[in-house]
Amino acid sequence: MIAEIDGVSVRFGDRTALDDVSVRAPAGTVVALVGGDGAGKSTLLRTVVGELAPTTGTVRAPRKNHIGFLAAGPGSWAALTVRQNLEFVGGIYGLRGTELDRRCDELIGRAGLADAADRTASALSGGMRRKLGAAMAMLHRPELLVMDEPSTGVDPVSRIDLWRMISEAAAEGAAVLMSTTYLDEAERAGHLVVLDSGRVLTQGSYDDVRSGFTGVVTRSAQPARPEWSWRRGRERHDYWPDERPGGETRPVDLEPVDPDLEDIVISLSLADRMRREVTA
Ligand SMILES: Nc1ncnc2c1ncn2[C@@H]1O[C@H](COP(=O)(O)OP(=O)(O)OP(=O)(O)O)[C@@H](O)[C@H]1O
Repeated sequence: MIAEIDGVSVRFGDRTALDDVSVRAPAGTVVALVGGDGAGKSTLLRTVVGELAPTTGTVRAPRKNHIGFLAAGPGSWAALTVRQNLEFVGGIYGLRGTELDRRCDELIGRAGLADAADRTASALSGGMRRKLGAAMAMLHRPELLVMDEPSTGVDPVSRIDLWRMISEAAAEGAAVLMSTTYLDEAERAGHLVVLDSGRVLTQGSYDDVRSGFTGVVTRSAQPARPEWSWRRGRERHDYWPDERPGGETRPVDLEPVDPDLEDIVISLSLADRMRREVTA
């Protein structure tokens, strides 16, 4: 196991950002953290890389120089060119000469930045800059690659480049721990961790998460119960947990759907919030 987070809680004053979270990141696997704003994704990643200390629980991770970290934000130096950014980071990790040149060329190619290699980072689009940040984080072939929302704000085509870079880093043996708000992308990860309000609602492979999901999701033109409903394209989806709060039964004319990850994450978050409101 490359990294192990065991029973970790992180508190900022009286706010609990992580509550008894356990996650493992094995070599060769992409672990994707998903969850809404404030779920605790960044806090978990920052705890794994040692930027934050857990209030309770333990974190076991490789030493700093065997970790690559793409934090939220641009992740590169604006005044340096693409190649200079990569060469600078490579130098910090002791790469030199042809080895460094070869690795920079390889990652510039994978990131689709060959035509922009001599442009300063400040002159890149947001998506190109994110790909450069990802390339910088993985340049030294870290054992553990930690990325905070690498694809947020990146266009769909560049997201394909980014995802390829991430998959290749995992295929070369890295444990990848990343957060994402794109659930279609998260479905491709080997292991998913669904967070809400600092707690793990479910985790496992996409198949595990799907088979562990209980209750029914339905579709309709109008929400059946507004507090259990959300918009999907032109229609509304409603969640009907097995334990029915208020004892309502599902109207028979509502059509069940095969829930995808977005349905599952929203359903579990709604059920968890309702449960907490009831017990508060
Ligand atoms: N330095 C801090 N001081 C106080 N509270 C914090 C601090 N950092 C995070 N929090 C709180 O901890 C909770 C989790 O935040 P975190 O940034 O980890 O969430 P997130 O899932 O990454 O969401 P987002 O995508 O919006 O950043 C939030 O309620 C946030 O306000």
